[in-house]
Order: sequence, then C-alpha cells, then structure tokens
Amino acid sequence: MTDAHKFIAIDGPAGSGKSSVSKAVARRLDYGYLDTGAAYRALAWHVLEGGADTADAEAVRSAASDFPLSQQLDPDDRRVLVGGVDVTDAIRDPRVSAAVSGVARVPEVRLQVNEIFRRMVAESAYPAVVVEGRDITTVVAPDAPVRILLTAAPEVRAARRAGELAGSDAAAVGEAMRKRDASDSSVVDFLNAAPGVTVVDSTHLDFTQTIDAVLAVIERAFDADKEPHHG
Ligand SMILES: Nc1ncnc2c1ncn2[C@@H]1O[C@H](COP(=O)(O)OP(=O)(O)O)[C@@H](O)[C@H]1O
Ligand SMILES: Nc1ccn([C@@H]2O[C@H](COP(=O)(O)OP(=O)(O)O)[C@@H](O)[C@H]2O)c(=O)n1
Repeated sequence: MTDAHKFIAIDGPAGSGKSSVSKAVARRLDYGYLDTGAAYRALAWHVLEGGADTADAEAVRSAASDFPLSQQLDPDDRRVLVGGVDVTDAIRDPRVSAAVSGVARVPEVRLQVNEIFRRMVAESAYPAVVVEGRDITTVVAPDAPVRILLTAAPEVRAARRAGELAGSDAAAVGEAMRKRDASDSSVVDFLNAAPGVTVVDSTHLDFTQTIDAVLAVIERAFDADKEPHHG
C-alpha cells in the first residue's frame, strides 16, 4: 500500500506548466515536489551515455537495472544526479527530449520508477508532495486526495516551451513536442481526464492565475474532506 493521501497528483502534456506550477504550489503550501519526468529523462540520459539507443528496449532494461538516481523533493533543489554525475542541465537537452519516449515505453521500467516515486513520497518528512507527470493521477497514485489534469492548447504549450529554449524556433519546438506527446499518449492517456480528475485548462490563464486555480482545487478537496459525513 502506498501513502496515497500524501500525493497531490498532477498530469498533463509537455509544456502545459506542470513543473513550474507544481513547484510554485509546493512552495506556497510547504509541500514537497517531485518531477517524475526528470527521472525518465535521467534514465534516457543514462542509456545514451552508455552508447545505446532508447529504441532498444533491452538496452533500456539493462540501463535501468543499474540506475543510481538521486533526486530531492525540495522544490528549490532541482538537481538530478545519476551515479554522482550532475545531469540537471543535460536532461533538458533536445537530444534527451527526443529519446525519452523510448524509455517511457518499456513497461518494466515504468513499474520500477513508480516504486521509486512511491517510496520517495512515503519516506519524506513533507505532509504532502506535489507529484507531476503523465500517469500520476491514473497509475502511480489513483487514490490521491487531489488529482488534476493540467492542459493548454498545443500552440500555447509550444510557444511557452520555445520561450524557454534560447535561439529555438517555435515551429521546430512545437513539432518535437507534438511527436513526443503522440508517442507518450500511446503508453498512457494524459490528454483526457480519468473519472474524478479535475481539469485545469491554462490556455487563457497567466502563470499566477494557473497557480491560483490549482490551489483552489486543492483547497476544495481538503475542505470537502473536513465536511462531516452524513448517512
Ligand atoms: N499559465 C501560464 N502562462 C504562461 N506561461 C506559463 C504558464 N504556465 C507555465 N508557463 C511557462 O511555460 C513554460 C513551460 O512550463 P513547464 O512548467 O516547464 O511545463 P511542463 O512541466 O508541463 O512541461 C515555463 O517557462 C513556464 O514558466
Ligand atoms: N509520469 C511520467 C512522467 C514522464 N514520462 C516521460 O518522461 C518524458 C519527460 O517528461 P517531462 O515531464 O520532463 O516532459 P515535459 O512535459 O516537461 O516536456 C515524457 O515525454 C514521457 O515520455 C512518463 O512517461 N511518465
């Protein structure tokens, strides 16, 4: 059994604002923050570093069997290490973004990293942890008290992501994101909300409004919990 009650689960496609919004929400509430995509990215980096291709499922399984990942739950410590090597910046490289879906497609790897995520949350001293990814609301913590799907229109997501990568053109970034979302969504559905999951669509919300919308969902869920139960 997992400590499902400690999960604030947030899923969504690339560029929807999951990391930035989740981090801000965690800071506001003094909660932990876990970027599950960073773990998949770190494993993709690890496969590439070993000279293999992430399209090779056997190579991915082999890299996963020796994957010394170190990640913190502190929203202000974004460092990710693999075997003592700081890969924080390297895992954002377009080369890793292009390779990561190969890693995410291997079922045994998903089971393995899901256990890492559940253990990190269960063992943490934080009262709750904002955990963001693709399958947190559906697979990793389907019993979480708060489950949110963060979305935004594809062109808005592409523009936001392009704004982060210096010198990149929005069309190329959009196309790379579209490809990755298409590949990822054949593994888990993060484009449609599962029953009980609240959608926050940030297409027409600025950053602060999106944080407030997520905080409002959390507040409502915890207030409803405090209501006396009748019948
Ligand atoms: N509602 C919003 N309005 C404008 N920009 C946003 C909004 N939400 C997030 N951003 C910005 O969009 C970019 C992508 O967000 P990010 O959190 O990295 O998305 P994800 O983790 O879903 O890929 C970041 O630069 C972030 O600051
Ligand atoms: N829970 C998760 C999180 C990420 N992933 C994979 O990891 C990749 C990187 O995730 P990310 O959250 O860093 O991606 P962005 O949304 O930030 O672009 C995704 O493209 C998926 O292939 C996953 O399969 N399941």
